[in-house]
Amino acid sequence: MKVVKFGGSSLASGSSVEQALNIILSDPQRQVIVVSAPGKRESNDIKVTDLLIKYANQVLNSEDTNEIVTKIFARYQEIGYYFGLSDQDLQIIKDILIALPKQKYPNSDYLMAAFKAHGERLNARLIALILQHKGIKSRFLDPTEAGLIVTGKPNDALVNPESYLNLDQVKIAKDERIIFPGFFGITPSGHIATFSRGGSDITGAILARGFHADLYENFTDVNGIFAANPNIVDHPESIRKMTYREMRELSYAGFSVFHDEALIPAIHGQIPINVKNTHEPENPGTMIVPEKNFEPDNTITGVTSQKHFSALYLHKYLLNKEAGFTLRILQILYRHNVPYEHMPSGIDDITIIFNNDFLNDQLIDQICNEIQATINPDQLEWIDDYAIIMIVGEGMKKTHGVSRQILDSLDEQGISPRMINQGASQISMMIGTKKEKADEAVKIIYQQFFN
Ligand SMILES: Nc1ncnc2c1ncn2[C@@H]1O[C@H](COP(=O)(O)OP(=O)(O)O)[C@@H](O)[C@H]1O
Ligand SMILES: N[C@@H](CC(=O)OP(=O)(O)O)C(=O)O
Repeated sequence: MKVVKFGGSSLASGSSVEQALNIILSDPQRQVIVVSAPGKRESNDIKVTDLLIKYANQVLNSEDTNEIVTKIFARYQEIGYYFGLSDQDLQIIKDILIALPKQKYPNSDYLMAAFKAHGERLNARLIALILQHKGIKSRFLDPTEAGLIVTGKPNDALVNPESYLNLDQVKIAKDERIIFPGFFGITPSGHIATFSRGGSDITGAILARGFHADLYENFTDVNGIFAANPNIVDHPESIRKMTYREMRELSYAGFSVFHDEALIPAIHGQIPINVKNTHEPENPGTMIVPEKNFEPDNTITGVTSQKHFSALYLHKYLLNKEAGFTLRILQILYRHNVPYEHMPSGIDDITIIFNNDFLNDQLIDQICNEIQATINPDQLEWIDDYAIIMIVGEGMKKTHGVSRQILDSLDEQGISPRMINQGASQISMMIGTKKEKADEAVKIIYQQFFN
């Protein structure tokens, strides 16, 4: 049995849903179908999830919601009409959408999560209706009924292990298709909580593990995972195969096509993942597989960049002899609930790299003040303009001179790294640059290894 996930880009209009349905029906093993909310039909369009966020904010601000509800419903109506569904068939979707503000939510975070989740919840209902209308045996299965339990924050939840016991009890008839909404689960008290954005990939992986699937197929709008972001490098090569850990490093570091957290259930279940193109299903796409016996095709598998970082640089002589130096810094960060991304250090220097999502100006000042007072460094510098380039490849372990090749090629183009970090993982190398140089660095490294 296969679990198949279709991203919002594959379900944005009637014609793309038709392509998705053809894919499902062409293989009887494709029994469990995870759907995202309708995505963008063209680059200026708005994803249904973002329309729902607007709807939730209007409700929270007691504003008029007629226009946004009509806009959201129109997205489902367009798809329903394409398949000949009537207004009466679609009434249930409208009713649920209109009733959302009337439900009880513990607080505004839960309200936001429930509104967001309805992008996928209504889409799964719609697709089950379409299949039933076509006379195909199919069932809409909700996380509540399946027991997909989550804990953590309402808009950044984590799967609870109990879910796997519950999913094991779900009976699937041999000839039926299950249509399951991605992106959310149910908290122990029965409320909706979503995963982080892009989280339908996580639902697909949870179901693949929970239902012991032979394969998790993840359908998107491109021919698998490219070796670099196609918005930076023109027509990058598709990666034919890669390991779980390569994908985890690359997705965490910017390959938004597949969610980094979705690798974990697949790894635990040792389920291979195939990222494929809904618009070109015959293309083999990318296989993501276990590390055991893996033979890489290239020295590096992918290169990516992220620009939402800042860094704190500290210099102090004899730092290496001072026991508890990093502990005291970490205690300050812990008190302010600020995680750090990386902490490369030298004999007298340390750089702490932060994700800007966890910071604001007040926090930066407080952290710097406390570090200055507690640690008394000789030099303290806050660097706003920080990007990280990540180069990943199982092939890097066995090949000599990869770092030199990378650094030489950057140097030839006048890019001098602010930080180099290699060692924590044998299959990756991290380079800090100025934000304005990040895309150029990705292009240079890509050309060095792929052209
Ligand atoms: N390395 C990469 N490989 C493939 N696609 C990438 C990569 N980096 C960024 N992308 C972008 O990710 C998009 C697909 O991700 P997303 O829009 O989240 O898909 P979906 O809606 O199917 O979940 C692609 O259209 C592509 O522009
Ligand atoms: N619809 C949600 C969850 C998701 O996974 O979407 P997509 O499969 O289109 O990336 C979002 O936009 O974040």
